[in-house]
Amino acid sequence: MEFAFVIVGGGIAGVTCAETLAFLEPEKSIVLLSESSLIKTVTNLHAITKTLTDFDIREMETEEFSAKHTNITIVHDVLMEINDEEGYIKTKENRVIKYQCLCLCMGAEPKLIPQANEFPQILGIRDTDSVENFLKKIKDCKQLLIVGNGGIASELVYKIRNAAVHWVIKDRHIAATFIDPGAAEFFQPTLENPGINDPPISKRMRYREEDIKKAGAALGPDWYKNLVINGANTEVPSEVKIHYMTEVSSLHTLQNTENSEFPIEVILTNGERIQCDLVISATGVNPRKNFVTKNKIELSEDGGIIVNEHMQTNLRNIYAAGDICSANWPIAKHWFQMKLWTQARQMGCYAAKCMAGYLNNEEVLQDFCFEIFAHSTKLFGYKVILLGLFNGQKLGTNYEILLRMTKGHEYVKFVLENNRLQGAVLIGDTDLEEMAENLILNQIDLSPYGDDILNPDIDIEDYFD
Ligand SMILES: Cc1cc2nc3c(=O)[nH]c(=O)nc-3n(C[C@H](O)[C@H](O)[C@H](O)COP(=O)(O)OP(=O)(O)OC[C@H]3O[C@@H](n4cnc5c(N)ncnc54)[C@H](O)[C@@H]3O)c2cc1C
Ligand SMILES: NC(=O)C1=CN([C@@H]2O[C@H](COP(=O)(O)OP(=O)(O)OC[C@H]3O[C@@H](n4cnc5c(N)ncnc54)[C@H](OP(=O)(O)O)[C@@H]3O)[C@@H](O)[C@H]2O)C=CC1
Repeated sequence: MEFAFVIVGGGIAGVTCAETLAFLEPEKSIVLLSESSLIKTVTNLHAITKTLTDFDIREMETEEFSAKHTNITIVHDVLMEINDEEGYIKTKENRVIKYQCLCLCMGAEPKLIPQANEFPQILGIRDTDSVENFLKKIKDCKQLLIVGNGGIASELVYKIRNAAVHWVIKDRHIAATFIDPGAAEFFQPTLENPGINDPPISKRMRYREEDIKKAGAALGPDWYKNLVINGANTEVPSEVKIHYMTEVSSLHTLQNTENSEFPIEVILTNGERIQCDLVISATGVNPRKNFVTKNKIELSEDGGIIVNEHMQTNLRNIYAAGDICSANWPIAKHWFQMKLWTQARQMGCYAAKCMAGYLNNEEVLQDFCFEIFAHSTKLFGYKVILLGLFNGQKLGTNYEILLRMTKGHEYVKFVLENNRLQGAVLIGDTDLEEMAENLILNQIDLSPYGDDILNPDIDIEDYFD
């Protein structure tokens, strides 16, 4: 078998790459090698601003996807080996597939705390399989521990009911991957009254048994929205105790003789001991490295495959996109990489353009989306928009902050350097995203406007008309 383009991975990066190629190169042959029988596609794509989008994820059956894209052949198999000198891959089922261009989109896997090797009570969450496992285990759980202070932990502490939750974080404030201490304080009341901002659950998410076994791609935005995540302690509707500035030091199993109703005890670095049924390790991801190459593929310090400004790896005609790769080009001031849906989609799409450009000998300019970091999400039931250097990343200590906050309603933070906007955190329905994005991209001197920039009684956009 020989194809113009071979894309490995049925997650958002791989599928977007294949779909973009199918559009750009309708005459060329494309293979999408996917472990899973479900294909993750983006639907209801909505441009909020020039660089901010939101979208839903739909899991499509192979037949439906193939009917839509007739020049994409889907192969359900697993990549094992790449011969980058002769331009072919070998799969688990001994297929040999020749390529002109290959794009690696195999994503990442949960980076669990080290004790996970010994204790089956420690779980990570990545795909539908892992969620089903978690839902099964939490049903009998009265007390659990969540380690980590990023996206998954923030979602879970807000969602879990009927179990006492101990949230163990390294930092002085919650959700530190995304927000600053001020925003954390804004969110704090939602933990005392979780779910107040949520619409009622309309249905429980369901997967067919045979699909679950083959899933593998990361879950997407709102994965938990329609899930009921209930433990076994009906006396505790919802209870979150936060353990600040500490980590898991060790774990041990409890014997029946120790007169405990819990199977394990966790000891924290601050000396506290917590007995529980389950530990969720929401402690980030490691890029996948489950294949071999003839020549050495260059990896970054965090294990990601290094790609240049054309999404090319160091190996000839091999590209990479999404969670598996590490951007290694002269990065624009207001952009940085985070392992997110948004960036997986953007990279998949851009890698497709680069590969098509390469085969057609056409120059491809870097996509505009890499000019500014832009992420739209939901945290603790609130709409959250993060733009540019929203936490003062890269700015050292040389920046100012302008804040506007109405408890329970909105939190707006502007990060300025030399009176020019570098980043913004917009929580709630602020309607400021377009203005903030323009101000970051244009780098207008804001000193003439002073604090009016965030004065809610002044329509700041009039200034710029
Ligand atoms: C619980 C959870 C919630 C999240 N929520 C959000 C959110 O709200 N917003 C957001 O922006 N991001 C979110 N993310 C992050 C986002 O899901 C990921 O950044 C994104 O899905 C990465 O896409 P990907 O295509 O690079 O990788 P993946 O989705 O991991 O897909 C990789 C695919 O490659 C396949 N594969 C792996 N190895 C091989 C092989 N050797 N051969 C063949 N196939 C292989 C896998 O089975 C998988 O299908 C969340 C992640 C998780 C886990
Ligand atoms: N709404 C959204 O956009 C969401 C995005 N996601 C994405 O999904 C992926 C997985 O999510 P998640 O696992 O939450 O990863 P994140 O990278 O978001 O967060 C990981 C957290 O765990 C901490 N951590 C790392 N190692 C340890 C350790 N040994 N002990 C204690 N804490 C530790 C990190 O701290 P430090 O940074 O200091 O190392 C960080 O606070 C991420 O790419 C995330 O961005 C997930 C859910 C929602």
